[in-house]
Amino acid sequence: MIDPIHVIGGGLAGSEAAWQIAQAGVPVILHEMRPVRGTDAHKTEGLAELVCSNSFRSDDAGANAVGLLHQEMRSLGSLIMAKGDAHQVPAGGALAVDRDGFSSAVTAALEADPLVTVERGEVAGLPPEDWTSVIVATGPLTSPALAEAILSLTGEKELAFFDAIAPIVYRESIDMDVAWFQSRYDKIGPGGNGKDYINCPMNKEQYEAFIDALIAGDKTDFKEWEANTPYFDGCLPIEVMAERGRETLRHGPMKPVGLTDPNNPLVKPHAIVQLRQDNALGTLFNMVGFQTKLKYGDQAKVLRMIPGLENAEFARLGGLHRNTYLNSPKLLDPTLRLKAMPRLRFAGQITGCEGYVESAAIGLMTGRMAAAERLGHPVEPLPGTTALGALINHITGGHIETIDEGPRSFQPMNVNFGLFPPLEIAPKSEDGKRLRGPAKTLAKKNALTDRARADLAIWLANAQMPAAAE
Ligand SMILES: Cc1cc2nc3c(=O)[nH]c(=O)nc-3n(C[C@H](O)[C@H](O)[C@H](O)COP(=O)(O)OP(=O)(O)OC[C@H]3O[C@@H](n4cnc5c(N)ncnc54)[C@H](O)[C@@H]3O)c2cc1C
Repeated sequence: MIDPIHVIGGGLAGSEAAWQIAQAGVPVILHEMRPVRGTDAHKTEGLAELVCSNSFRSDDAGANAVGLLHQEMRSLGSLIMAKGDAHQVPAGGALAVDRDGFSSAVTAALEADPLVTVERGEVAGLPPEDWTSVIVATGPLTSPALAEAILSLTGEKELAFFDAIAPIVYRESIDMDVAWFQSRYDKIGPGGNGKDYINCPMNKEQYEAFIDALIAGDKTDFKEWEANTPYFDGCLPIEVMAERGRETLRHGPMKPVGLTDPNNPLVKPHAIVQLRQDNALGTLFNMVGFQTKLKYGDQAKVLRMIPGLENAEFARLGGLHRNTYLNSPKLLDPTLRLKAMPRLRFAGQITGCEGYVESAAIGLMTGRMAAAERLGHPVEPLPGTTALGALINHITGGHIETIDEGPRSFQPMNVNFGLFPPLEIAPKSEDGKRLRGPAKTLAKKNALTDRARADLAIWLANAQMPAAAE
């Protein structure tokens, strides 16, 4: 008799993890606290409830990172994708689902599986020691008692209850004819080279127009249960800073000191926006100190007023939400085990990914890893060129920890092409010419997804764990 694996949380990640474990032939006990205890966002007792939108986003596996993730999950026998496909509603190029039909189907499939036991009730502390393999998938609204227990293992600084997200920009969309690399006062610091930041200069006129736009911009409201969101020091939204005084930003994240614009070395910029490398691949840069609650449409418009960012493409826009998530790059090993207590694995949004699909994807891989370990199979790492591998790599190590003061730098992120290793050879047109503009962008995306499919196929052919049957 194989000892069961315990999964805590029957959301997107936990449901997928439990399914994968059972498909591998390992018994699993899925602990879901609803309806015994609710959360501030869930409304039903169904497993895999979608708490807000009913969209799994783009289903384009050729040119969209989340579409590729859908495809990879399908090829690994994902329950969430199978039931999402079965309960699809019309939504153009996106995969949107009938939320009740989807959740009921996931619940029924798990309840009908002889290897799955669904236990309703809160796990209100550290799992008992005889639970030798546990997946914690309790999501952004993890119950306070369990969150406290996790905190006792991680330390206060490594488990966040809110995210304060600064926008993240694709490096290649920054105009380096305007912006330049330089660290403030050319400081080398530990691990730097004196040219670690990208700087975008503003003259007085541009700064004043930017402040006006920030103040006028449409902001998102907190939900009632988020109203106590702490604006902790070093983490104020930029529009709140702008409202406190027109010069506040110039003395804060936009201070123009210790930097020289190589295009205009004799004139000191009135203000400077800095961007800092966000991932080891160097493809993503985050806007330092630019956490914001501006609505997405206005946010992109206002940020593109910054010289050098006129054509910026955002891997993620800023936000501030109630969220429970770990400083995973520091705390988790490459197979998502807590280094301080390896019998605990983490999955879903609590690992610092973002979104229904990404949460389910991490649940899928965590379930397979836990089952492989239970069966004595090696836990094969996924190639970082796949969407699943890129996401796991980001969570477990791809993000670069920074030494700056202020909020912790690891922030939740959707899957995006910035997490993939760049292509070794730039794609060319059929007649061998260099591509430009949208044709170049599309060809790159196609080449990245082709590479991912090829690498996943090789991995699957060598994997000891089968692509689970549907
Ligand atoms: C208000 C809100 C709106 C969102 N809107 C969107 C959106 O529109 N699109 C999108 O892609 N993502 C959205 N998200 C993010 C979304 O929550 C996650 O992407 C996804 O649901 C996370 O999956 P998960 O499995 O990690 O957590 P969840 O799906 O939240 O599942 C966690 C489960 O764990 C249970 N649980 C918690 N603590 C315990 C415990 N101690 N014992 C037992 N069970 C426990 C909960 O009841 C829950 O069922 C939203 C999040 C929030 C909070």
